[in-house]
Amino acid sequence: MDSITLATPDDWHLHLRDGAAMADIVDHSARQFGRAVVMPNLKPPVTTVTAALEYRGRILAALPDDARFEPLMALYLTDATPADEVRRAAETPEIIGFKLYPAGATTHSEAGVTAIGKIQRTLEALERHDVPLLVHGEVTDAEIDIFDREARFIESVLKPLVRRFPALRIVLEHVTTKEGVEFVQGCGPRIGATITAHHLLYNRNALLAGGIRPHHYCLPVLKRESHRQALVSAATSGDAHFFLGTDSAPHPRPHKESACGCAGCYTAFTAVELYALAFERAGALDKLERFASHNGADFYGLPRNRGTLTLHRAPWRIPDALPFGRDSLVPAMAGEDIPWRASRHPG
Ligand SMILES: NC(=O)N[C@@H](CC(=O)O)C(=O)O
Ligand SMILES: [Zn+2]
Ligand SMILES: [Zn+2]
Repeated sequence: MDSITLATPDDWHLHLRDGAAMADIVDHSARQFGRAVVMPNLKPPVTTVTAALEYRGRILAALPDDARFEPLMALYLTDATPADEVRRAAETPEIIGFKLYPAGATTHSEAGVTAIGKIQRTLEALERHDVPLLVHGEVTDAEIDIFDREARFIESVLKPLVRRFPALRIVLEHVTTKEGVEFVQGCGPRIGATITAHHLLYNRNALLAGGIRPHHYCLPVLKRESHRQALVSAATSGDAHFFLGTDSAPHPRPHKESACGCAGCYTAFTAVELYALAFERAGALDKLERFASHNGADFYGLPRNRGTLTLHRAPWRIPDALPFGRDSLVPAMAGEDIPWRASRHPG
C-alpha cells in the first residue's frame, strides 16, 4: 500500500506546556489532529475552568491563523477540588474532563491526589454530571517496583473505583500493561484507554539495552515485550475501548540528558506516522482509522471529524532536534528515517 487516507484523527492525551516553548510545538499537533485533550500539569496546575479557558486562549493565539485545531481542556484534580468546579466544568464544552494524578506519580504531579478516599465527593459529582475522569494509573508507594505500579493501581484503586461509581466514565490513560488491557476489555463502554505510539513501538530494551537512552524514558515506564504485544493487539483489534493518545510530553534537551532525567517522550512531531509504523508492522493498517479517528470521539460522545489525513509512503529523515523556547527538543526517532509522511486536508 502506498497511501492510506483516514478521517482526521484526534489526540486524546497531549502535553503542550506553555509560553514560548508551547508556541514552538503546538503546530506539530495541529498539522495532524483535529482535536487534542490538553493535559493540565503546568506549574501551577490548571485546576479551574477559568484557568483552563485562559490557557486555551494562549494555545489558540499561538496557532497559525488558518489552523483548524480544537484544544479540549482537562482540569487537574486535587484533594481540594470543590464539587462546584465539577458543575462548572460540566457546563463548559471546552472542558473535556478531570485528570487524576496520584501525587508523586509523574511530571508535575506534586499537587495531585494524595489518597483516593479524599476525593469521594468530587468523584460523586463527576459521576452525577457525567464528566469523564482521566487517570494516570500508577500507585506511588516507594516500595512497589516501578514496573508493577500500573498493575497494582488497577487492583487497588481502579477496580474498586469502577465498582463504587458504575456510571462514571473513566479513561485509563497511556495503558502500558497486559493487565491494563485485559481490565479495560472486560469493562463496559464507559471505560476506555489511550495507547501511546512509543508503547506500541518499544519495549524496555529500547530504554536500557546497550546504553541508557533518556529520550525513551517516560511514565509509565516502557515494559517488557509481552506487554507491548498486548498493547499492539488491543490497538489493532478495532475494539472501541482503545484510542489514540500520544502522551507526547516535551522536555528541554538538558532536562532529558541529565543524571536525573525527566519522564516524557516527544512524539507529536511525527505522531500519526509513528502509529502507522506500529500498525503496519502488525499488518493492521486497515484498523488505524478506528483507533485514531473514530473510537475516541465515540467514547466522548463527540462527532467524528470532517476532513482527512493521508499517509503517503515517502520515507524521510526525522531531525536531530527541534526548537523549544530557549532550548531544544529531541523528537522520537530523531535522526532516523520513517517510512510514512502525513498530510492533512481539513474538511
Ligand atoms: N508521560 C510522561 O512521562 N510525562 C508526562 C506526564 C504524564 O503523562 O505522566 C509529562 O508531563 O512530562
Ligand atoms: Zn501520565
Ligand atoms: Zn501525559
